[in-house]
Amino acid sequence: MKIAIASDHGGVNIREEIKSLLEELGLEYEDFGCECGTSVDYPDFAVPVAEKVAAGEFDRGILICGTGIGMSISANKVKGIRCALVHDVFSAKATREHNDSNILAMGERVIGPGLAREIAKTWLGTEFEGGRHANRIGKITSYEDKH
Ligand SMILES: O=C(CO)[C@H](O)[C@H](O)[C@H](O)COP(=O)(O)O
Repeated sequence: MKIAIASDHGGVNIREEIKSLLEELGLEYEDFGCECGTSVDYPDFAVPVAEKVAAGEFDRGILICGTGIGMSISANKVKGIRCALVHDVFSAKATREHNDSNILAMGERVIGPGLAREIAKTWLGTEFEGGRHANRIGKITSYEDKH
């Protein structure tokens, strides 16, 4: 599995924590920034990652900002992206099983690095269940195809 990861200036520490997790898990990843000595704008990092995941260049994406909200709003503008904003392990599992989420967003001003690591590990290790959930995702995809 190949992962695209990025953060704004509000998510640098968790981004580094998740990169060390990806290395431990032996997963290939590419870091799309930020090189944050200063304040940056989260859409400039969320959209390129989302476009790369939507294009199939990466299997999944992980985005971190202060709350995770700006990253998730931005990523979900890209067709084919199902970005889940997650701050607990239960939701990390559920959003893979039920939503087949392809991007995980988290907020460094909301949770600490230890919980972020557990969330990412769970999200990366959980498969989509398909079945009734696939029908529901089909409805999202068909809306996207019509608009
Ligand atoms: O987009 C966000 C909120 O929805 C992120 O948390 C940003 O990291 C945050 O808005 C950045 O805020 P700052 O005051 O410019 O550091």
